[in-house]
Amino acid sequence: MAPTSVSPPPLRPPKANTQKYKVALCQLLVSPDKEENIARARSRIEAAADAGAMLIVMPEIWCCPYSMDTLPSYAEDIDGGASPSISMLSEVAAARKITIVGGSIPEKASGKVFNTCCVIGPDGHILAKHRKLHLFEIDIPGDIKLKESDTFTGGQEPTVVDTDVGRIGIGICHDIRFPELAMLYRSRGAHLICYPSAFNMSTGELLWDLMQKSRAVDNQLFVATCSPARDPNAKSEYMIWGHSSLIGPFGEVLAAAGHEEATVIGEIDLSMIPSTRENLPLEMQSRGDLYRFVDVQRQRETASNGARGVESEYVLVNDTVL
Ligand SMILES: NC(=O)CC(=O)C(=O)O
Repeated sequence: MAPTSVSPPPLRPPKANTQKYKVALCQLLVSPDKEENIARARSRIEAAADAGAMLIVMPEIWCCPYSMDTLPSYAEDIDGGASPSISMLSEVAAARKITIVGGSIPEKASGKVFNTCCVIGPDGHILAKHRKLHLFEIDIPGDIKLKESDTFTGGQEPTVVDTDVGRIGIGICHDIRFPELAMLYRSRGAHLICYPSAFNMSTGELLWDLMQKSRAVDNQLFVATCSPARDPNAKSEYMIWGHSSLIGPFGEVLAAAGHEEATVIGEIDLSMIPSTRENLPLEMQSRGDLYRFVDVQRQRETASNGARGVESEYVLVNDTVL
């Protein structure tokens, strides 16, 4: 029986229904008018589906401006079925038979506001809901100051979801700064991590490319980011960086936008994951005798299910529990 004091071993990515497909990153220009944003998003998604995209990724906070003062007034009750933004995504996903990683919108629930991403399948149903785990906080005197926790409550669960286009891990923007979350998704067999984001001018230039490539290369999987477009005329002090991108498992840039409104389409070929891992066998070389990654949630589940009951689900690496 696997000891419960260590993490269950990593899962191999499962076989996806589709091995090669187009993914569209819809870098939307966002205005204070929610109806306008929803209509704009709909037509961008429809155009991307017409161009052959099977997966659409939307930006962080696309139904209203990313402004802490006004965000709560745009919040929608997703579980209560009062969410025009998510209803639109469900309608389009079902009409076009596509998968949508729905960026994020302010969600109201239990008297709180969350920064929430819904993943929607080709039948229009919500497959998963991710609430931003790490809330962004920055204070660079004379430059930028922002504290998301004054507005949002943080989520409690990492999100990995099986879709028609593979197993996807979800993070929202600042979540990308925590390599442990990406490692956890890799160890749960994700092919792709999607980070709907809204980086700003101060952090964007220095860190945006670096972090998405790092998450992809460290974990040898695909990373997709999608940001709102920069609006040079916006009254907000928070200027969006843009540059939505698709990164491959070797850190290669497969598609990238500039800062203006655009839909960029890239191709994901899932066979690149095993080939990269064969070419550069990091997992085999990992020194589990010196350091250890612990997925607390899976460890707890393993303990409560009884390790033997779930063991068959795990693929042992070199017959050892790492
Ligand atoms: N919205 C964010 O979480 C912003 C962020 O992380 C940044 O660096 O900018």
